[in-house]
Amino acid sequence: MLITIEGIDGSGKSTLIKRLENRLSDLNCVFTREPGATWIGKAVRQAIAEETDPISEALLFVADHAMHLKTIVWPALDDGRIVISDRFTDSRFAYQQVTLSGVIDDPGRWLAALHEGWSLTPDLTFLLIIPPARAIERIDREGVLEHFEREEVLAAVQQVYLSRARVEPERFVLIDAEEEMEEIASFVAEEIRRVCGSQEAHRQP
Ligand SMILES: Nc1ncnc2c1ncn2[C@@H]1O[C@H](COP(=O)(O)OP(=O)(O)OP(=O)(O)O)[C@@H](O)[C@H]1O
Ligand SMILES: Cc1cn([C@H]2C[C@H](O)[C@@H](COP(=O)(O)O)O2)c(=O)[nH]c1=O
Repeated sequence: MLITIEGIDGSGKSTLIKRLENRLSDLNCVFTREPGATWIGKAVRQAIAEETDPISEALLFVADHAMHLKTIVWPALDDGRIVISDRFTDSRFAYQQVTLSGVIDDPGRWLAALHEGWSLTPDLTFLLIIPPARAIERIDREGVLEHFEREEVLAAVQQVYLSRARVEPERFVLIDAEEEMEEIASFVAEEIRRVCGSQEAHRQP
């Protein structure tokens, strides 16, 4: 089973993942992230820092995704493990839809074509929703802002996330990211146990 945690910068994804690592330790989940820790992930970070060309930046995110699938996600799923990823393909659709707008025609169609035939859709996606100004306040406390981390950019990105969630309501669970983190983590952990439990039950003869 593949579970993803999505949301704009500063919405609390990494904090939530850390809590889930403790709360779900008995499930032997594989916790992972995009952009990842591979050399492509490092190139992605450089592309973000230099902010030179949104097309090459988008292609690097896709390359990082391919490497992530091959080295971590597919092997873990093949072993029957639960994979929980901090960001996945929805991040590409949300952020690159915004950064490529006005750069190429129909970024959504271009991104869909780039993923066609080899990528996979998560079984379940938790989407953390937060007012962009609040997210910027949280990030600001931590130091230098990346080029995505501007209120108008994050507002546009969050709108794309929400429109994706409207199209696939059975996959997305929307979370109010301004709630206490303990409450968010309890709810998400319970949902994961419920969904994984019901999958196990289906598998039994
Ligand atoms: N529910 C919450 N209530 C209050 N503060 C929070 C909450 N969730 C996260 N924070 C704080 O907000 C800041 C950003 O959180 P975090 O790094 O987890 O966000 P993120 O979504 O992973 O960001 P990025 O995508 O930029 O890596 C951190 O200082 C964290 O402690
Ligand atoms: C996977 C992915 C990420 N991004 C953006 C979103 C963030 O601003 C940065 C780095 O991610 P992190 O969670 O802060 O480590 O990259 C993107 O634009 N497209 C993607 O596919």
